[in-house]
Amino acid sequence: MTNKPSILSSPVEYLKGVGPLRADLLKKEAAIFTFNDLLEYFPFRHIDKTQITNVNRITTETEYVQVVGKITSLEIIGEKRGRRLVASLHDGTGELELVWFQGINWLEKSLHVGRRYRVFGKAGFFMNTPQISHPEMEEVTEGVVEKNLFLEPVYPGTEKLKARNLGGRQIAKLTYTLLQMLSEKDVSENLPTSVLSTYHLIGRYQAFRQIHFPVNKQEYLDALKRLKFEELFISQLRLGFIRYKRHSFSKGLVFNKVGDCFNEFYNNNLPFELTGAQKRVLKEIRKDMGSGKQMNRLLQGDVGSGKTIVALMSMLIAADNGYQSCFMAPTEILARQHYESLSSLLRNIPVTVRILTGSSSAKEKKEILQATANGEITILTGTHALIEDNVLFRSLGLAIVDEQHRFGVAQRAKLWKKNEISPHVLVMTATPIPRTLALTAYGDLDYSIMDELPPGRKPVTTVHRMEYARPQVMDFIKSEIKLGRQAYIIYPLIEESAKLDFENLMKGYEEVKAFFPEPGFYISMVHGRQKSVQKQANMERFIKGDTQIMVSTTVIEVGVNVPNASVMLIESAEKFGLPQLHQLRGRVGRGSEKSYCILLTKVRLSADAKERLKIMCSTNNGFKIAEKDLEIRGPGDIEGTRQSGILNFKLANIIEDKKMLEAARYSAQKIIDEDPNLSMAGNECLKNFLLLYKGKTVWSKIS
Ligand SMILES: Nc1ncnc2c1ncn2[C@@H]1O[C@H](COP(=O)(O)OP(=O)(O)OP(=O)(O)O)[C@@H](O)[C@H]1O
Repeated sequence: MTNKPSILSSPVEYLKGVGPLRADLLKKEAAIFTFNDLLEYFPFRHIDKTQITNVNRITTETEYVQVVGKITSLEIIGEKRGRRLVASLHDGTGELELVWFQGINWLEKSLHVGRRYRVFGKAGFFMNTPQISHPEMEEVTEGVVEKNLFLEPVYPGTEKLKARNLGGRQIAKLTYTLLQMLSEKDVSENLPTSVLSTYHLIGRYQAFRQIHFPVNKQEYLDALKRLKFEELFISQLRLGFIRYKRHSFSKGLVFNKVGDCFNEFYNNNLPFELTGAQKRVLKEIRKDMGSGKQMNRLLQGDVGSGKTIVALMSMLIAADNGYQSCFMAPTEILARQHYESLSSLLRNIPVTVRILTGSSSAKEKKEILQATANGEITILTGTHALIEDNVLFRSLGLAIVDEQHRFGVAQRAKLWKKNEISPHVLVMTATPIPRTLALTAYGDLDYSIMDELPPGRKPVTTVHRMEYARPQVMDFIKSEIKLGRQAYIIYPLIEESAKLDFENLMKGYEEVKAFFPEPGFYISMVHGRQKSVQKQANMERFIKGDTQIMVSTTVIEVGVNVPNASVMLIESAEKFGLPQLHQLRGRVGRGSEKSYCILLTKVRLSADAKERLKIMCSTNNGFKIAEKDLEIRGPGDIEGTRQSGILNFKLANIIEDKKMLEAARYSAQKIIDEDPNLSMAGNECLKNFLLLYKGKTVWSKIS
C-alpha cells in the first residue's frame, strides 16, 4: 500500500498569506506547523452574525447586535480625555449612535457620511438613544449583505500573535483561504462508512468547513459532533491497539499452578471469608497470570475494600510457581504496614517476607539485596527503593504497585525490566477513578473493580460542623474514647506554606492537649517534618492502642489501617479536595464499630466547598464521589492525568461527552476484534490515516 503525502501535511508557510515570519510565529505560539494543524486549530466560539437587527428593536435587554444602515453624520467632539468620534447611523427604523475614543483621526478619514455599513457590537443606551462603542465596521453595498450572513469564528490567540498582526481575525482569514483551496479529495475520510452511518456523522471535509464557517448553528453542531467523535474514536483505537498488542504478542510468565502456599493460606490461614468482589478479582488475576501474556492490570478498590489480601494471594500464586514478588508502596508508613500485615498473615506459610526502604541501614540493605538476588526472599515490600538499579531479583514474577497516582509510568516501566521476561504488573489504586477517566487515561491497562466492602461494616456517619460547635465535637470524641475507641484529628497541608501548616498543626496539638487533660487520653502526632523512625514510632503507639488520639497532617491519608479508630475529625475541611476527604474518612469504619467523620469548617464557605461537604455527607461510595469530583473540577485538574497527555482533547470533553466516549470505545473495540490488521476494504481509510498522521508508532508495530 502506498501513502502519498497529502496536501494537508504541507508546511504552513506554503499557504498564501503566511510566509516565513508568520509561519515562525504560528509554530511557536500556536503549534501550527502544517495545513492540517491549521485546520485543527478550532474556533472556541462563534459570533452570531446571521441576524440583522432593526434599530427600533434594540432594547436594554439586547446584547450584541448587527445593524445595517447609512451614516448620516460624523464628527469629533469633546476635548482631551473626553475627545471622541461620534457617528449617527440610520437604518430606516431608527437612529443608532456609534462612538469611538481611540483611533479617532484615522476613523474619521476612513468612514464616510452617506455610505452604507454593517455594524456589529454590544448595544447600550445613552440618553435614551441606542449606542455602540467601538463597533466593528464594514462598508457594504446594497443587496450584498443579506447574502453574506454568517457565524464568525473566534479563535484562541495569544498576546504575541495579536501583537504581530496575527490575531483571531487573521487566523480566520488564513483558515478561510485554506478551505477555499481544498477540495473533498484533499481531506480524506478517516472513519469507516459503517461508523459514519451508525452514529449519523457527517464527512470529514464537510466537518472542517462547518466547524470553522458554519452557515447556521445546526451546521456547527453537526461538525462538532463528527470531530469530537473522531478524536475519541482515534484515541480509543490507539489504546485498544496497545492492549491488543500486549494480549497477542507480549510474552508473559505462565503461572498455571495453584500450589501449597496458596492452598494452605486459603484453607487454614485466611482470617475471614473473601467478599464476592475479592473472589472475582482474584479469578481475573489468576486468569491473566496463567494466560502466557504479561498482565498489566489496574485494580480499583474503594477505601477499605480489602485490596491487601488480593495482593497477598496473588503473590502466593507467584510463589507456588517458583517466582518472587515485590510490593511497592508510596510511603514508608504504608510499606511498613504492608510488611507487618503480610508477615503476620503469612506466619504459617513457608515464604520469606522482607522490607526495604530508604531508611534501611546499610548493613540490612546489603543483606536484603543479596537475599533478593539469590532468591531467598519470596516477597519484598518497600518504597521507591525497590526500583533502584541495584535491586536485582533472581526471578521476579509479579510486581504490585500500590497507589497508582504517586508512581509515574516511567517508574512502573523500570519494574518490567527486572526480569528477563517482564513480570506481571498489578497496579492498585485506592482512589476510585471515574469510568470515563479510566477509559481514557488508563485505557491501555485492563482493569478490575472492587466495589464491595467486607461484611459487617457500618457506613461511616459524616457530618459537617461549624467552628463554634468545637466544644461539642471534642466532647463527642471524649465519649467515644471512653468507650475504648480511638480518634484521628487531621490538619490540612497546604504546600505553598509549609511553615504555616506546621504552626497550625502545633497550635492544634496544644488545643487538643488542653481539651483532654485527664489521664487515659494520650496523643500521638505525625507530620512531614519528622524523621521516618519518629513517624513510625508514633504510628506504632497509636496502632497498639497506647495512644488514643492521632493528631496528624495528611501524611496518614492513604492506606493506614487501625480498625479500632472510630472518629475522624478533619480540621478546615473546606481546604481538602473530595478524593482526599474520602481517603481520610476511609481510615475509620474499618472495624465493626459504628464510626463517624466530622468535617469542621469556618462559617463562611465558597459554593464549591459547600458542594464538596454536601457530597461527603450524602454518600460513602468512592465511585460516586470520584464522578462528582470530575464534574466539579474537570479532567484537567485530576491528579495524575495532566502529564498523561492522553486527555488533551481539542474538542471532546470526557464529562460532557461521556456517552460519545462509550460509543467510540465500543466501535473502536469492535474494529480491533474483527479486523486487527485493518485489512478489510471498509477499514482502509482508517489504516491510511493512522499511518499518515496518528498512532504511527503504536500501530505500525502491529501490522
Ligand atoms: N473479606 C473480608 N472480610 C472481612 N474483613 C476483611 C476482608 N477483606 C479485608 N478485610 C479487612 O478489612 C480491612 C481493610 O483491608 P485493606 O487494608 O486491604 O483495605 P484496602 O482496600 O487496602 O483499603 P485502603 O485503600 O483504604 O487502605 C483490613 O483490616 C482487612 O483485614
